[in-house]
Amino acid sequence: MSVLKIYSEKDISSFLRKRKGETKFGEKINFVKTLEDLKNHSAKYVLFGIPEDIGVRANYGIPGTSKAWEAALGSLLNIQHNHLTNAENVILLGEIDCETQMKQADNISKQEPHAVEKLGELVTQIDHKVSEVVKKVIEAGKFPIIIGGGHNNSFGNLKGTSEALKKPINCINFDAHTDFRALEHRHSGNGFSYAFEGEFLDKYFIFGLHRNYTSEAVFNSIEKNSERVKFNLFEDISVKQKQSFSEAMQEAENFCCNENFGIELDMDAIEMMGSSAITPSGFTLTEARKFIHYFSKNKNARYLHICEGSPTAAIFPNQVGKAIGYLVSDIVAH
Ligand SMILES: N=CN[C@@H](CCC(=O)O)C(=O)O
Repeated sequence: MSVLKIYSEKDISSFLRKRKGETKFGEKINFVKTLEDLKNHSAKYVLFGIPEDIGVRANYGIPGTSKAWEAALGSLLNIQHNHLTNAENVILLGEIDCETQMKQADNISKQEPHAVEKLGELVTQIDHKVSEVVKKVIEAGKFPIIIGGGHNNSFGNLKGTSEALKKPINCINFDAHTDFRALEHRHSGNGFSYAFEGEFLDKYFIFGLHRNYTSEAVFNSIEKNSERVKFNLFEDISVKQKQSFSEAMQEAENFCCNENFGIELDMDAIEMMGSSAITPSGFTLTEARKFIHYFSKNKNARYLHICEGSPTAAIFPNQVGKAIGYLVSDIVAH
């Protein structure tokens, strides 16, 4: 089973729009030939994509997240290389090989019996690949920046990081949804509940949860695990203004950032952002950027996952890749 397609300069040449007198980010980014080479490289950040939308389909959602990675590359590789953007500190690893699973998913008709369970089995196969790659990147002492894909991939990120560090890790999730749904077949709505059950996830904070899209059953499950699972509501931060954005970030930081933690950012929390569950009411992209900037500076941060972006769902499709470019540069730039 092919796990990872490792990129070389040749693989990205069609994305690069070179211009005389300027140097683009993609002209200064680094490559490796094998995962083993990561250990000997001085760059801190390891960027890779997960071009799949099987988890979203298995969660009764609209396909399209498989296109976010190429959109991200198209934007990120063409931002300027200058003394601030710091491309030298990034290794462009490549992409999780989702080709076989994506082809098999296309052959599963929505109407056939057990369609979502069959999609869930494919999600499990991708989980293995993601966790294996994340584990190796963390073991090499690097900081993975992962571009999804659906939020199902939170499971592989948490499992891989936890296995590399040999203990469960915490997580902060910027999201309209908990993705703490029932432990049925695997899909984009239960990555965190599966990681919690598997003891890869210790403390979990959902930042800016939308009350309208959280079932009473999920609220009850959070209540039952209140020592380890906590949230604040988008409505309390941005509508009722009970707490400021900064206070909300501090609340999350106090809960889960004193130990190793992962940063998850679901693009469906950003208002009108092209995503599988696009929302007319949510945080601004600038607030998402503040969130990434704030949490990535914490010494216990171990990875960043930006997911659920879907260019085809967007009113302005080319803005999805550009938004991801901003979010990635917020962690990498000086
Ligand atoms: N990762 C997204 N999970 C959401 C999807 C919501 C939607 O498609 O409307 C969830 O399961 O609630």
